[in-house]
Amino acid sequence: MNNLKLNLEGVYPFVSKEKVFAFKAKVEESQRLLHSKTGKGNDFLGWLHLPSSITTEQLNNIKATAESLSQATEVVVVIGIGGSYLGSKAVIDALSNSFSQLLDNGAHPHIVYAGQNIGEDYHYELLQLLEKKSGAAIVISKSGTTTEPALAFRLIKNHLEAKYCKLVAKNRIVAITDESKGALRTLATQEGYTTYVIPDDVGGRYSVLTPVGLLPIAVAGFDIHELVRGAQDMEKFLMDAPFEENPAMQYAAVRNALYSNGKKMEILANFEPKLHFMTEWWKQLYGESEGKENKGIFTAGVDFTTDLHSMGQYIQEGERFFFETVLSIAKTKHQLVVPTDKDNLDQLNFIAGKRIDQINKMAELGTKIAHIDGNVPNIHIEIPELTEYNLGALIYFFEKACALSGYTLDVNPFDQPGVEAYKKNMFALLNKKGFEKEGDVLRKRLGI
Ligand SMILES: O=P(O)(O)OC[C@H]1O[C@](O)(CO)[C@@H](O)[C@@H]1O
Repeated sequence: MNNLKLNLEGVYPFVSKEKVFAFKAKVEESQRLLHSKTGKGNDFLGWLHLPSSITTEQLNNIKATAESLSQATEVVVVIGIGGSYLGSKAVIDALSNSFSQLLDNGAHPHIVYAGQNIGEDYHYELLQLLEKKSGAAIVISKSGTTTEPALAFRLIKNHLEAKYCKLVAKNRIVAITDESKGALRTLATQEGYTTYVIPDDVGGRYSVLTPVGLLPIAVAGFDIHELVRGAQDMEKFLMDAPFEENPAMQYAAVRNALYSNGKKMEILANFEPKLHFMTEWWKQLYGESEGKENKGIFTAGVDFTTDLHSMGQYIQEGERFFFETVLSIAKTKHQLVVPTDKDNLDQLNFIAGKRIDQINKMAELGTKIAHIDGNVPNIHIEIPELTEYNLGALIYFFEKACALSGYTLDVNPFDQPGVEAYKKNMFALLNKKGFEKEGDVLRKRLGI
């Protein structure tokens, strides 16, 4: 069953249906390359059949680890950057109470994140928090060598060992990394941590349905069986559905049609604040997969209606080099009606008696019409409700469509050579061993 609806009516005033469907053959060829594992980056296709290959035992094992990590723990720090944290944060935020950090989460610890920035104050304040609260850590790095999470983990490991002693700290740490390579693997083996493996053939941004995403999501108290079931159903549906009924193939086609028509940027817009990090996850997935060889759609995100009062102006009347994809949620979890006020001093009685979501949906519709009138092509993606099942399906849909879109653009959607440039310079400037020559060149260039 496919719960996800893709509506391209808002695109056709700008790029005709024929032009979109002209990409059908190329997308079908991309799908053939993907399914036969004969395309670029075919050693990174472990994500393709990941949902259907995860066993109930594996999920139960992750759940058991989550439960033991949660014992007598108030805060779990998820340490990772990029694909090593965005997927879990996207799902946890989408499913959590908006104010969960201020509420007692019952048996489930609060989740906080580290390893995704190098802010000194951030880390200082995190250690202060862990001084007051009982803490545990999940450290995630596929390469096991990424500076930001390694740095955060060093600080948190030190802290936990000093607070609880090494033996107790060991049981409060889980590492998720490569099976054999990288500093984190060496460290985890040496220290005897519980570990999970990120399969070699699953890249970071495609790893949310491995323990990378599943363990933090389980710690937060959400149903990983349902998440995976949604992904499994979407995997099966997208495998068999012909182009005309296949939202992943059509999304890949329409993105390429718009790109070849001069639309160089895609803005993912939501009208649900809980989706902010789903957009962040999506931005990495598509931006890192397609932005290479001087090609690719730049991925941006906005949260509406919030950003209608800031970026709304540009979207309506600025340069016309982008299109908009609205990720819409059909049904809210709760119901809330606007009360009537006999004095009507705020002049809001015209919406009295309406559900808040009815107003939000009219904002969504009004925005769609306004942006189309402002010459912004509009793609509409709708899922029924924010549940584990629907999010699992949505994640797999975006992953599959991304791979198809990248192949259609003729790039390798599974590598990211460009991210090494800043790392090389940073290591050279910090005098890391092996980067002495680059350091000399840079210092000369900067005159320092
Ligand atoms: O899990 P790792 O190896 O620490 O990498 C984290 C992130 O860093 C990148 O490798 C980019 O530097 C991303 O592709 C990845 O999601």
